[in-house]
Amino acid sequence: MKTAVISGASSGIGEACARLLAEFGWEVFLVARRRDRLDEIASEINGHAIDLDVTKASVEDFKCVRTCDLLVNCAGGAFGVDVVEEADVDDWVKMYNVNVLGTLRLTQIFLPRLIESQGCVINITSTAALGGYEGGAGYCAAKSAQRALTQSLRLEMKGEPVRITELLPGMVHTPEFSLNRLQGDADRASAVYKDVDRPLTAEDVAQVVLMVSNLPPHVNIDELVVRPVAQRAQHALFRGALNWHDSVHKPDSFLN
Ligand SMILES: NC(=O)C1=CN([C@@H]2O[C@H](COP(=O)(O)OP(=O)(O)OC[C@H]3O[C@@H](n4cnc5c(N)ncnc54)[C@H](OP(=O)(O)O)[C@@H]3O)[C@@H](O)[C@H]2O)C=CC1
Ligand SMILES: O=CCS(=O)(=O)O
Repeated sequence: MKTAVISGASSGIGEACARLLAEFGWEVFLVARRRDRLDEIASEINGHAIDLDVTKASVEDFKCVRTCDLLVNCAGGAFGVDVVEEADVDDWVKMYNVNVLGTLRLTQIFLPRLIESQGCVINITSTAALGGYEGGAGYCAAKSAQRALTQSLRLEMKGEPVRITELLPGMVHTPEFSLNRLQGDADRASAVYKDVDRPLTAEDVAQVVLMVSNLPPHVNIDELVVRPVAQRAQHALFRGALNWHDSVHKPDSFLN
């Protein structure tokens, strides 16, 4: 049985990855801070909960994980939408810590096990890593740094049988991302997705994670941008109905 360690597994994309990988027979270790959420999900998928703050994680925290075939660095997020002129330095520190240093710590901890297993690292950055946008400087900076970490790591791992992938999602409608970014303001958070016809779901991103991790060990996807059809570019978000021919979403995995 292959083993996956997924950070940010208590909600959203990380949770969906944990559920889908478990469905496809992986043993899953779920990492995040909220023990109650982790326990609930872990018990449903026969996985293992490890509650910790990735910005403080150490090797000792993961003694129970003997082998690792896949590390998904998904813990992260955005805090605030302030313009540079008024940015809150504490928000920037929080974003750098979780998105960049959290990824760094878990990667350092698991690299020996991943090399041993000819495994795969998937870092969930964002299309925010591809360029700045108004009110996004702190998040874009953190995701750009996480992207740079991923690119350097891939080069440094030349000569090692380990795959390093950066997955850059565009708009994904998850229950907590925008709420956290907008300090719990539910109206503003739901306005982010207003009239967007089928933003990505966490499950869509999980399908991509499963696809990447299922490729043969010599096949490295360096980077992969995944956006909803309604979002052709960061600033080209279409709000309104799209003329879909299938009125009902087909839930079949594209791997089937
Ligand atoms: N939603 C979107 O539109 C997009 C999201 N992304 C990225 O995808 C990732 C997941 O986002 P999404 O699922 O939407 O958002 P969520 O807010 O649902 O997920 C964030 C996860 O990270 C965990 N987390 C946050 N801080 C820490 C920490 N210090 N230590 C351990 N775990 C932590 C949270 O759990 P807990 O609070 O229990 O610790 C939670 O499980 C993030 O990196 C985000 O930047 C990328 C592109 C688009
Ligand atoms: O990573 C999230 C996508 S966005 O909010 O930066 O567009």
